[in-house]
Amino acid sequence: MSRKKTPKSKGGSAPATSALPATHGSRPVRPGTARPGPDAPPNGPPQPGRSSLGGGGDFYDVAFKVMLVGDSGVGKTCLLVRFKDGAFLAGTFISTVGIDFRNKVLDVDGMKVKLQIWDTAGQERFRSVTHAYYRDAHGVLTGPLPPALLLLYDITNKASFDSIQAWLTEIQEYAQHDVVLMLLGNKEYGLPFMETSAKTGLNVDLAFMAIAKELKQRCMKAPSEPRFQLHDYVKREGRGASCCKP
Ligand SMILES: Nc1nc2c(ncn2[C@@H]2O[C@H](COP(=O)(O)OP(=O)(O)OP(=O)(O)O)[C@@H](O)[C@H]2O)c(=O)[nH]1
Ligand SMILES: [Mg+2]
Repeated sequence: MSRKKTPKSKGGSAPATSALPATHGSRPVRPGTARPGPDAPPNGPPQPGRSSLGGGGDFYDVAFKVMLVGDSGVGKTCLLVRFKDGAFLAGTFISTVGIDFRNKVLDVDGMKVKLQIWDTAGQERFRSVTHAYYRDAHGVLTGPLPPALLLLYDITNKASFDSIQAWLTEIQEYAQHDVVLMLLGNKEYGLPFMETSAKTGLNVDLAFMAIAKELKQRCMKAPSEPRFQLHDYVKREGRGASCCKP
C-alpha cells in the first residue's frame, strides 16, 4: 500500500465509492472505499473443505471479516499494512477516509482462512460509515459470521486509551452482542515493554528477573562477557511482551 493520496482501494480493485463522506479538514486523508468489489468473499456462507478462488488468486477454504476500529492516529492502517505486507508506513500521517479493506489468507491448522480486514477511519466525522459495517448494514460483508473487531489504542496517547470505554459502548450498540473482540495497545516508547497482572501473576516474575539481570550485569560484567540484552530477553521470555526499538 502506498501512502498516495489518490483514491485507490488497498483491497484490490474495488472502486472508490461516492457514498463516502466528503473530505474536509486540514489533515491529509487516505481515501478508502465502502465496497469490497470483486475481491470480496462470495455471497453466502463459504463452504468449508472446498477450495475457493478468491480475488487476487488466493485459494481459501473459509473467509472471515475483521474490522479495525479505534481513534484516529492509533495506527490501524499501519497495523494492517504491517500484517499484509510486512512493512511499516513511516512518514506523514495520512488519515483514512471512510473505510477500506485488504485480504490475507492464513494457514490455520492446515486450513486456508481468508481474512478480509476492514480498515475504518477513526475520525469522528466518519463514524456513521463505521456503524453501518458493524452489522454489515450494506450487505457487502457476506460470510458465516459478523465481523470480528480489533479495537486499537495507542499506548503513547492517553486520550486514545480513555476513548476505549466510548468505543465499547458504541460496539455494544452497533455490533452483535457476541462479537469477537480484542483490544490492542499499539506503538511503543522504545523501551522493553510487557503487560503484568498482579492478579494472575502474568509476567510478574519476569519483570523483576529481567531488571535483576540487567542490574547485575551493569554492576558485575567482566569486559570480555557479552552484554545482557534486556530487550531481547523480555521479548524472548515474556508473554505479551515486546521489545520495541524506535
Ligand atoms: N512509532 C510508531 N508509530 C506508529 C505505529 N503505528 C502507527 N504509527 C504512526 O502513527 C500515525 C498514524 O498511523 P495510522 O495507521 O495512519 O493511524 P490510523 O489509526 O489508521 O488513523 P485514521 O486513519 O485517522 O483512523 C502514522 O504517522 C504512523 O506512522 C507504531 O506502531 N509505532
Ligand atoms: Mg487509517
